[in-house]
Amino acid sequence: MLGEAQEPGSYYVGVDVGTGSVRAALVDQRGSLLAFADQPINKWEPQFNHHEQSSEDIWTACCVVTKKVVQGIDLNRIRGLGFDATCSLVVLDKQFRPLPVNCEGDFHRNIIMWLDHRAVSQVHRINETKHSVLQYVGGVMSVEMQAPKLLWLKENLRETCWDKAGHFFDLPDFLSWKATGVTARSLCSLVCKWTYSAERGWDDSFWKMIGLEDFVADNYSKIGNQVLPPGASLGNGLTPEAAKDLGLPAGIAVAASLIDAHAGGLGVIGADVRGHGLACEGQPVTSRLAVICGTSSCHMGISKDPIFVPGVWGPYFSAMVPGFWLNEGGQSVTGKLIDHMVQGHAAFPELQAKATARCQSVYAYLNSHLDLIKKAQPVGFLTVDLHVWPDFHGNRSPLADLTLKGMVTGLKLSQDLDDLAILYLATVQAIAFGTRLIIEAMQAAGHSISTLFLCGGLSKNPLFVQMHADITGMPVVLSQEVESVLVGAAILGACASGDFASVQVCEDQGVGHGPSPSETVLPPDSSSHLAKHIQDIIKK
Ligand SMILES: Nc1ncnc2c1ncn2[C@@H]1O[C@H](COP(=O)(O)OP(=O)(O)O)[C@@H](O)[C@H]1O
Ligand SMILES: O=C(CO)[C@H](O)[C@H](O)COP(=O)(O)O
Repeated sequence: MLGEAQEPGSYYVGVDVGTGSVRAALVDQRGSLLAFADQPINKWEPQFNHHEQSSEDIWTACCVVTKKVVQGIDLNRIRGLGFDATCSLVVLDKQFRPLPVNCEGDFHRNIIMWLDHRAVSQVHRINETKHSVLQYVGGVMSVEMQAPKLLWLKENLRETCWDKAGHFFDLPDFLSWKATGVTARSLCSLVCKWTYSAERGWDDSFWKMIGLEDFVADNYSKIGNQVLPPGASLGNGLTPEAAKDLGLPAGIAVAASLIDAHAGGLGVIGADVRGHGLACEGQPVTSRLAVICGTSSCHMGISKDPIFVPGVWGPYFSAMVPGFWLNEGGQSVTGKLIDHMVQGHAAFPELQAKATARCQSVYAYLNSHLDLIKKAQPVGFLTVDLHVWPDFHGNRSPLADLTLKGMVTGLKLSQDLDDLAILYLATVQAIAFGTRLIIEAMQAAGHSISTLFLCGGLSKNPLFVQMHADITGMPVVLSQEVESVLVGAAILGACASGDFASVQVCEDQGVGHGPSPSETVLPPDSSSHLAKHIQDIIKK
């Protein structure tokens, strides 16, 4: 719950920009979601590993969904607005107009998306510097972070983009600028993706060493020299122009934003789980791992002191929960990988037709199909001789190796619906296994995690959730509010409005605004003994 509101009857709006869609929610002071709307957004892949979006397109989608969720309500009760978004790179010129990030010169496509892997040579050279800032990204900078992408722009689009650029924003910061006209960046974005330190600020020597001394020369004005904690109120709030676009009252508080995974983490990590007999009950919040699973999966664990986990991003100070260090493990494609495997199979048209006939999603259909074909054995055992290695887009954590590729072993000539269902299961298991490897790396470095808190699109898939419980051997908590990422965004708006002093933290129970008490808890299925079976395979 959000906690004690100063003003009964207040509303907050949260806007969440994911990879595939924009969502908005109207949330009340108890943290309950009153209205929800979503809208797909465009993505372009002009070349393999180049992924682009349009900031104008995304802003338009934000306006559509926001107008929908406030329809018919008393606008005067809306007190705050918060944004979260993927950590994609937005490029604008000195007059804040979009600049193309592509060789075609298409101005519309001015965002290099987070999953874009064009800057392989650049990140390789950055890692070769062994600069000390790399200690705070797990020892190896990811090609998905901003420094290699900026270097790519300088080296490849000098005249059409780099020389004309006036502003490089992380997408969450672009949205808060668009709403307020304030160019201040969120500590969350700059610390997690741009090498900024909450304690020491920018490191001039890093930017000089990698060939981006331009930023030092102009005192970082293009990438941010005013930094605010997530939830801080920006300027004079919503500008009249943005208010008109969004259908909200001008002047309402707008918060410094969060990356989407961090908003999800904030939305779930403080859940009140009393009465479920979980190992984390009465334990420090540091015993919890938030897993935000959409197109990618992000594994957010916090600690009182910095923990250096090789191959796991961070430690980042105050980037998610104020006063705590954050480690962020991740798998770059999880939802996207499942979609890829299922949609690319020869039996997909048959699956689609059968699912449509039953008015089910393809995943609901596949889950029930697996139940039908499992016979006497637990579902998990259907994959004893079919295995997937899930690093189709490299490995983000804990191997931190972007060159890794995916693999399937145990294929046969048949391509019927049973094969598709089993391949889907093996993919889900491989992803859960990836989560387990990340947890093991975090535990080995000093984390003490006992319970998982899942949210995001994939947490709506019961098989995905159960496999995570079975394979990690840890209970999984799902909050009553499935759109927890949006609750996290609305919490930011509530903080910015001044109705809530800040994100509150209770050390033995988490953040004092977590989802309401009736959580769903999925324990590992001990009857399947899947975790033990996997252990046996590893031993062999
Ligand atoms: N009800 C559902 N059942 C199974 N999978 C789902 C469901 N809803 C969404 N997903 C999966 O979740 C992923 C997208 O999650 P989402 O959180 O919407 O992504 P993003 O934030 O990256 O836009 C997709 O791969 C999709 O297949
Ligand atoms: O790097 C990340 C967070 O730090 C995410 O992977 C990125 O923001 C994409 O999110 P999603 O999978 O929800 O689209």
